[in-house]
Amino acid sequence: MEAPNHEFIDQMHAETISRLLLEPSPDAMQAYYSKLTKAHNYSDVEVRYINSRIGKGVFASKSYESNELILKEHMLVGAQHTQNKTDALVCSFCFCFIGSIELQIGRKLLFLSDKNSQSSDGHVEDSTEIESMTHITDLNSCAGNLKTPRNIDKEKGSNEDLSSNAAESLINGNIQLPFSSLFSLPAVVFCIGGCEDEFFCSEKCAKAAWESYHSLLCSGPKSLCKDKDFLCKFIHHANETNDIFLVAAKVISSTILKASSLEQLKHKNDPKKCYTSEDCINCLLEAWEPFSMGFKRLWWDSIALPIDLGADDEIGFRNEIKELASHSLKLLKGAIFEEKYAPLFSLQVYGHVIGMFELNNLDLVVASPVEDYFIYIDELDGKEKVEAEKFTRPLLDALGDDYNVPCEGTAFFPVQSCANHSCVPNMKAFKRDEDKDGQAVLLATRPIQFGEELTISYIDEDASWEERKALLKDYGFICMCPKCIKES
Ligand SMILES: C[S@@+](CC[C@H](N)C(=O)[O-])C[C@H]1O[C@@H](n2cnc3c(N)ncnc32)[C@H](O)[C@@H]1O
Repeated sequence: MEAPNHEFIDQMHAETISRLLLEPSPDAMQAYYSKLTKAHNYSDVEVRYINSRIGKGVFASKSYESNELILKEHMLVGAQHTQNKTDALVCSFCFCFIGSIELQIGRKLLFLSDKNSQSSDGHVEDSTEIESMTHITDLNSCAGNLKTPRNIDKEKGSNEDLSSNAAESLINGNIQLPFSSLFSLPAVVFCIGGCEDEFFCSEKCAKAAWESYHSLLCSGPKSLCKDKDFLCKFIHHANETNDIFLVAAKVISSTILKASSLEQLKHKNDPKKCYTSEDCINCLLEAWEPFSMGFKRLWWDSIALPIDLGADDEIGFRNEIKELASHSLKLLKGAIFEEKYAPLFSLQVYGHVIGMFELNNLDLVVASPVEDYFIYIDELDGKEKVEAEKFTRPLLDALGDDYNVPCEGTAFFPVQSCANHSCVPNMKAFKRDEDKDGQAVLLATRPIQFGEELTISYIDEDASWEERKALLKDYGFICMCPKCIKES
């Protein structure tokens, strides 16, 4: 059965849609964040309602020294940027680097040689022995995915010449680089559903991803999605336009899966009870709770107008953005629509979820272990260094400036997303050398007293007052911090 169009969903489910988008009451909000901060042991901060103009904010539950760690927070949902997937093979659930140093380097070299072989004059520019004639994109995969030991092996069967290639030998584990065992990474774990788009660092992460969102978004044989053709079209469209749609799809699929498991639990606990559609909506609202807390505005209303567009182009631009979201949602509906959860597939809900990311997201950055590896080799002494560099120098030369690209993506962090802006902030989001995972790290930029509001800067706080005011317009408020009051 074809999924209904957006207008029909908006009309038929107007009441549930408005309940999904209703701003939580201060009490509900307070209760949710108290539970969350307790559950994760974030006892040194408190999320509190301030007033109707500002909404909620984060406050210090203890005093902090300058540079002290305030919070290290797990994400609620996140995704690696599509274009970063060639640079970094990471666990799709926790974003740690996986495989081996050799696999990371080999994949990158294959990608570079592919780029070289596709250069405009058709000439292969890089003639080092590392060069390969293979294409990095696996066209059988939904996301145009990247080579891993499994799909390289598959190709070897059809093209024996490739086995001699150094990059592929690195990927396949046939070459071991000196001292790489000191930088061992978790082995690649494949997706439970058999897709070749997502990889994991452990069975635990693979299972957690499968149960929380991936079973509906997997393109493999065991996927629970309704129509893989639509799913592939959805993923392709997101990769071509804006990969924020992939994060929004995770929000929708995780809400469906959670609502469905809440229903099953309720049936199990009270098998004789007759369940109504209101019970089903209540499960949906309960599953939606974490996302209901995020500050939301419609994506096409809140997205900043590109600087090269004038005020006359604004309506056209916003309509185009809305159309883009509408098309993306149509494809997602084709893939995973469920009548029971139809309100989730409203364009209003989809637009607000994307708008929530636009306003609250933090960049996800995880440093590459390949950088640590090359630094280690560089810091060796004498003969050991000379011997090691015989292997590593040609690799470094071939990798060029891109040798240490981190994992990059976007993620939503429940507490960090409650931090308000100040042009004289008292904390910043900053990774220290030891922070090599996908968690958000907030550090104090000056001594902070118990009870003070914890703020970050959404913009370049060194810009002039006029520039800051213009940049903050996209966030929908006028800053009244001491610096702005003084400079205005
Ligand atoms: C990332 S959210 C911060 C948390 C938000 N206050 C809430 O209730 O969820 C960003 C939004 O908070 C509000 N906000 C942030 N800093 C503010 C400030 N200094 N003054 C007024 N509103 C602010 C704006 O509406 C902004 O778009």
